[in-house]
Amino acid sequence: MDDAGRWDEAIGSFLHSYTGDGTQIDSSRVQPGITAFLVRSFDGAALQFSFPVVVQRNLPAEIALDPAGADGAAATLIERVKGQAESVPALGPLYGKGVPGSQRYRDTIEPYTVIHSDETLASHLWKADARNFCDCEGIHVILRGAMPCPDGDGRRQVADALGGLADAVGTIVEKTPARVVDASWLASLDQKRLRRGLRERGLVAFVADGSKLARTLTHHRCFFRVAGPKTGVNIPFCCPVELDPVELGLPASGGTVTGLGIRQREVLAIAGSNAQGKSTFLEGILAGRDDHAPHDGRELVVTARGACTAESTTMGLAGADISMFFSTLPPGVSGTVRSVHGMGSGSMTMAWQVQSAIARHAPLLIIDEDRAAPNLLVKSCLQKEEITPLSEILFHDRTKMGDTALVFAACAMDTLIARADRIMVLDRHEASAIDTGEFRRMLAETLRKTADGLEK
Ligand SMILES: Nc1ncnc2c1ncn2[C@@H]1O[C@H](COP(=O)(O)OP(=O)(O)OP(=O)(O)O)[C@@H](O)[C@H]1O
Repeated sequence: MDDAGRWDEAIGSFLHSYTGDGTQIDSSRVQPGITAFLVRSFDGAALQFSFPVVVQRNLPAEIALDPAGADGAAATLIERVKGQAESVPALGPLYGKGVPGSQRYRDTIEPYTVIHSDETLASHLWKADARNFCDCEGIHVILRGAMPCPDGDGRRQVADALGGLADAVGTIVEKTPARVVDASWLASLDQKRLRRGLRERGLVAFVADGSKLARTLTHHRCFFRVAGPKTGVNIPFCCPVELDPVELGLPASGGTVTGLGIRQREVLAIAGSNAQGKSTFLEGILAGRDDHAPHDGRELVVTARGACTAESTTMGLAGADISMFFSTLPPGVSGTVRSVHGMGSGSMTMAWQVQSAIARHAPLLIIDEDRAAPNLLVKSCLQKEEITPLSEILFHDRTKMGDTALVFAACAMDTLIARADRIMVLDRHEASAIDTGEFRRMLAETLRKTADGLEK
């Protein structure tokens, strides 16, 4: 029998014969080659596996809360298993223990603090999602990992290792007290309900006081939205009184929370000098589209679904409408300003992204100066008449923003900041506010002095 056939048979007989104590291989969800596999790794050093397990425990009945928060419980249970993976020998196959070069299998036990995202985030990590969830039948998880390739036949060895793993996971899940998963169940419900309630409060996002937005990126969680809390100094957010903090009731866990409410259709500037935390704040708002576990630091940041970004990039445009910013087309692209075809420049592509967001009534658009086309945001003396940058649009024709609120981070774009409705300033990662009238006066004074200096 060839290798593939031998391992197929091993996992097949294992999946159909295994009956653990309270833990069952979910053979109803096993479709050969799709939901369960046991294969030799590309370097021949390991057997990689994946198979579904149901741990029989009716958590929804024990917790007696709205089942919508069950993803919080699944997330907590998975993190508890990960937390014990390196001390419980039977959990070794989860991260390829004993396999040469096992680093590459450690993604399974990488901690993860996002409970739920509507988008496909971090699909390489083990986390609560459509395949790892809990309902009244039990806690459903997909166990995957790698084990050293046995010499010779090894079917018994494989079956013992996988059975031991399923048992060890089952034991942890069964023994976890309900009160441990209660907090994340409530946190999940709070976030879902707060997000749903934003619209009726006239808000598109809310950042609670005490939120810790800074992140530490790791090899397996290498971008902001999936990354865990920053280790070391992580200064909590506190909404300045000048920005009228709002108070919201926590719908599931009770009590109230205060923080910054970002209003529908407003333009909010996040201003400040270099490296004061502006991008981190914007990323935090974007992360509010997901639900986070307690202790993530973003568990009381909620943002309306549909919030999006616009940035400068180069891409092919096919029928893009950029007429809000461009009144004629430069050479090199074809069509009209309402339907551009060809390779878009940085500012054209960003213009199209802004307009698309407004056209689909995105509740919130986020722009970071770091990633933006400056010539789409502020006016320059060389700029042709046929271009109207965003600062001019906000000044002369705010209705063009439609229903979409705008939050942007800026340091150098003074003339854009001057057009905001509210200005929050970050200084050493702490928030304060500056009155827009005062900012405009300061800016006018600075520009006058600059002009005087140029004419001397
Ligand atoms: N609240 C915070 N507590 C601790 N560290 C923070 C906080 N916010 C941001 N940081 C850290 O400060 C550094 C700079 O943050 P960030 O890139 O957000 O600043 P910025 O104002 O956007 O910078 P630039 O003006 O250069 O674009 C990063 O290392 C970030 O992790």
